[in-house]
Amino acid sequence: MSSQQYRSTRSSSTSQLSFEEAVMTGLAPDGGLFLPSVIPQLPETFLTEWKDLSFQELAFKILRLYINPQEIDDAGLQTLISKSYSTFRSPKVTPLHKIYNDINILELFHGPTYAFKDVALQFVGNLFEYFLTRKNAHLAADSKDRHHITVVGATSGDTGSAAIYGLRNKKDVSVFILYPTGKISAIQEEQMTTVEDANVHTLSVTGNFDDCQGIVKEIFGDVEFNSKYHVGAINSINWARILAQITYYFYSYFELLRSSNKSPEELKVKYVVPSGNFGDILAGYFAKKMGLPIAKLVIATNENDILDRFMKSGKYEKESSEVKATYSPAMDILISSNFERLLWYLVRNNLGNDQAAADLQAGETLNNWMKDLKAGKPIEVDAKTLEAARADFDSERVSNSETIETIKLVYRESSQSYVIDPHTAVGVKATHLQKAKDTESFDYVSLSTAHPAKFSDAVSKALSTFSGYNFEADVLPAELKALSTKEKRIKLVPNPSVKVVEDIIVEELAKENA
Ligand SMILES: Cc1ncc(COP(=O)(O)O)c(C=O)c1O
Ligand SMILES: N[C@@H](CCOP(=O)(O)O)C(=O)O
Repeated sequence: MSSQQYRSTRSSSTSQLSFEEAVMTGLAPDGGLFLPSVIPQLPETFLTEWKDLSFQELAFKILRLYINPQEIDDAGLQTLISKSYSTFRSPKVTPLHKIYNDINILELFHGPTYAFKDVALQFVGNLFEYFLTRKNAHLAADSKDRHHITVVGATSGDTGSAAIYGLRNKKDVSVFILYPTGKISAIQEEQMTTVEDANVHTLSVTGNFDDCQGIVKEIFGDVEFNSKYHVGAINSINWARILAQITYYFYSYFELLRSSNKSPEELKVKYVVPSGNFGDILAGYFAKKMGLPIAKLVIATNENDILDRFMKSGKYEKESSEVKATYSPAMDILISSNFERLLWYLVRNNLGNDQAAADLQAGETLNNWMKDLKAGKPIEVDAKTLEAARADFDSERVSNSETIETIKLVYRESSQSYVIDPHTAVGVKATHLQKAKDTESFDYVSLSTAHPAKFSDAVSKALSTFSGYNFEADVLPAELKALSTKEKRIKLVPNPSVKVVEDIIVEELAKENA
């Protein structure tokens, strides 16, 4: 069964959108996130027929279930996939690396910007280009009527550079990335601000990531601005981001199945995911709900632990208005955007068998909840809903000191002095915490979301006292090292507001077109 139509989490109307509409619109006009109301199910034979497929072949099988062939035909989809993953440094795209007998690191950082975001954003960049090329096919290259999109995104460091590398120099696209001044690593800032393409604009905004994300969401909600400048999303509010990430859950499952010599009945896998905006782990939820036999998805949070608190109490609320600065800054988030998508499924699945009526009711509930949350009130789910969440998820909270200790531990204990970044360390520590609680044995896949070179401060804090450790020689890739010599283009936004950012966008677009 496949579902190739999309609706908003906050909609109480029956209308649905095509894949192209959902991707190009980004955020629904009602402020909700697009999702397929029915999650497609895997063919019964998938365990035998898919187990030896390459990453690209698996991506095709999975994406095909969510994208109507009338929107993108097989040849078009195959080209998009092969182009998107040809930029990766590993032929496996997302290889597994065993650090202990039962703990495997899923290396997601072999793309152009050394972060897991590349897996989705290389694809999203090519997808935008595909749709725009088709829309503008009948127009001359300099026609004023060409459809153009203005991508506006927020980043705590990694999404920004991955989006820029996915979209740089693409025709009919301009990209504006907001990041919190002083709250991203030096390399992340260099990656974003040294790109010379005229369609790329980086705004360094006073505030934190949630402030940047808030401004971006409000720009989407500004109907007049949006209809004039066609705002597009590269954050994980864009459905295509989640979709493209589903593949690595399948690919790693099959790699583990092959290497473990276990049968599918014997292999019990837990995926542990360092989480912030809840996009990465949500892709795992889709994989599980499609039918991939994942035993549990474990949410690993740092000290910004709204998700861990929800799993323990059923209450989703900000603990304070201040985000804590941690060694894993890409996860320094107070509110996780994509959690709204999970809540929608949890609510909807509790509403009985009349699917259409349940869709409408879930939209209404989510709309009310999100209004409450915006007004500072918590969301509190009932026992049945919490039980449904716990059937698929568990969670662990990892402190700053545990993060540093885990980088040390893995370096000391792994065979090749394996260096992990602080976000990955949150995942590995959470894996150990899970393992200590588990009463039966599992295989664990701990997602490695960034290359350690991107977070040199935390990595060097952990490892600088080890004899033989040399960051520049052993960790820092030459490509990233070279960035420090390049000129940076930064636009400071000291007093940010929706109006200030929109004015900058209009001004910069005028310069691009001059
Ligand atoms: C390095 C890194 N790890 C983990 C995360 C958290 O992922 P998600 O926001 O999808 O939960 C992010 C940011 O999104 C990140 O950049
Ligand atoms: N950690 C992210 C924050 C943005 O999250 P996204 O997945 O919704 O784009 C980052 O690195 O920017």
